[in-house]
Amino acid sequence: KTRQFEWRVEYMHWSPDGVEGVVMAINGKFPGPTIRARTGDTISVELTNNLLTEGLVIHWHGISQRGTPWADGTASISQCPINPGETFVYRFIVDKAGTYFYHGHYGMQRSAGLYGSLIVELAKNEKEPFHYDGEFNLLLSDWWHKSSQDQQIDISSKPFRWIGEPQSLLMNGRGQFNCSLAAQFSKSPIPQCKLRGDEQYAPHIFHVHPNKTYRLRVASSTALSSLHLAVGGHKMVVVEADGNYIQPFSVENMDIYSGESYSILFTTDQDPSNNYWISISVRGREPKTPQGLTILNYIPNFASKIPNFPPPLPPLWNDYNYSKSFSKKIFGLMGSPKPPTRHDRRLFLLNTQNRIEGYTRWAINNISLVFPTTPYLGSIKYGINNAFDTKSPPNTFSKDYDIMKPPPNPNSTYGNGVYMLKFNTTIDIILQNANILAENVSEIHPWHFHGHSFWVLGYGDGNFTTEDAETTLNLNNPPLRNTVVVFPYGWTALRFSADNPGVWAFHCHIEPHLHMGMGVVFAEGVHLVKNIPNEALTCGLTGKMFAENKHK
Ligand SMILES: O=C1O[C@H]([C@@H](O)CO)C(O)=C1O
Repeated sequence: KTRQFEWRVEYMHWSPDGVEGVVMAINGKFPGPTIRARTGDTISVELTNNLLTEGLVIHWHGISQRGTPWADGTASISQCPINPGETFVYRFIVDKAGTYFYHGHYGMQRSAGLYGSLIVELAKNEKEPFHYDGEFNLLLSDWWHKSSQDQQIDISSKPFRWIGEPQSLLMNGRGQFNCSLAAQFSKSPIPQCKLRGDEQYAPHIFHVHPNKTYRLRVASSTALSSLHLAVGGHKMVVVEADGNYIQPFSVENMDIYSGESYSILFTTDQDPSNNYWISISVRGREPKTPQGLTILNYIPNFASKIPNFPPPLPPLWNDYNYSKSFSKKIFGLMGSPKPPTRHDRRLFLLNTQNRIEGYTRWAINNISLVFPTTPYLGSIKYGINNAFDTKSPPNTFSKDYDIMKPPPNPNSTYGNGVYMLKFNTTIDIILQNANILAENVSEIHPWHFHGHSFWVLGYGDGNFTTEDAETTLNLNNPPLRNTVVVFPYGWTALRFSADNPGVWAFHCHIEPHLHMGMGVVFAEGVHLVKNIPNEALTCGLTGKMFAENKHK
């Protein structure tokens, strides 16, 4: 079945948290419309750019784009940005059931609010390996009162200006800045929100019946924040991660990093005369942002009935052991695909914070990613060899690098080289975290891979060692994911099959960090890619190539 959509993207005035600003809207909606489809369906989105002066692309986060790498929606990689006034058709198959989302992938358009949910249900004849009576979508994001353009200029300026922590956290695009739903429990003086429910910033309330089981599909589109999620008083059973079934496990609360998605099941087995909090809080960075809140409404209570106990208290923001213990509970569901037992190539990717000519940048093995004008997919496919650095970026970094210290020489270089992967080989990646420019700080980075799921083979503290390589990697039941966190001063090991012809970004999903160069590009089997629509490539050197052919 083909599911057809016509979308126009434009800025509109909106109050996501009660303070008016501008958001990027799709067909006048913020967040954008939810797409629901079934496995095997074709999605066709005719996307018109109604922005006045900016290009546009949309990435379908978690969708493999097998056979349609030009529809991945990454500017400079899979396509040219869609110009104002122009329409581009994204047509692709959703081949795996799961909880996904979509978002802008040009400039800081995700920070501007360009995102929405994408839910792929099982085909009609298939059954989930768990039961539930109803389901909800919860799309999480963080929100700044400064515009995304201002933020983009700040981080690209000399001297560097950091965007700081968000003003509010949004659940399905809604948060409260000048008032709180839980004012009566707050230590700081903040007024109680008095809402009719039709305000743009009124919380999206979840209505449930007692003694039922619900599936909560959660995805995080945050620009910066790692989040901690709790459903007050309710246990949750985690059953899906990034569109992959996992071995179900039960927790009181959980972490979710930008770019991740989960399904959790909870049973409404609490006192039915009360309502309950659903809360999100910032983790891993010193929180300066109030908890995001909404209400789990037990029918037939009034939806406006404030729970008679305070919102869930998150663990300390820097209690990384707490976060690690959650990540380490995630295993692939028994019977799900296992990783190949051997790797053909192993890349060690060290991330550092650096300076280039006075600009603050992030680098991977001392190269800070900048995007070329011609999309890689086109320049590689058509053998245009002056479109980007043809020298491969380094496979590893110096064994002497002390990850516990700021870089001894913070200088770095810009680069746009590509890791060329031999088609159908097995690749390991060891993501190695390190200290930033300031002493005694190392930050969380959630890494997202386009076009693939990978197996998460393990996490560790300090430097990845040969002993880790031999003994600590889990080849037995690692979870498949498309996004994984690297903890401060730690490493994360993953494995994937380079079996999806195309060019694929692998990057930190923190939007300002990607902008500051924290990513790499992989290409595999590009010669096998057929029928790239010309409309994807009418810019840069591919655009020139088309123009010259026309005139001959
Ligand atoms: O990229 C970043 O820059 C700031 C800080 O390191 C320098 O101001 C920060 O917290 C980041 O995550």
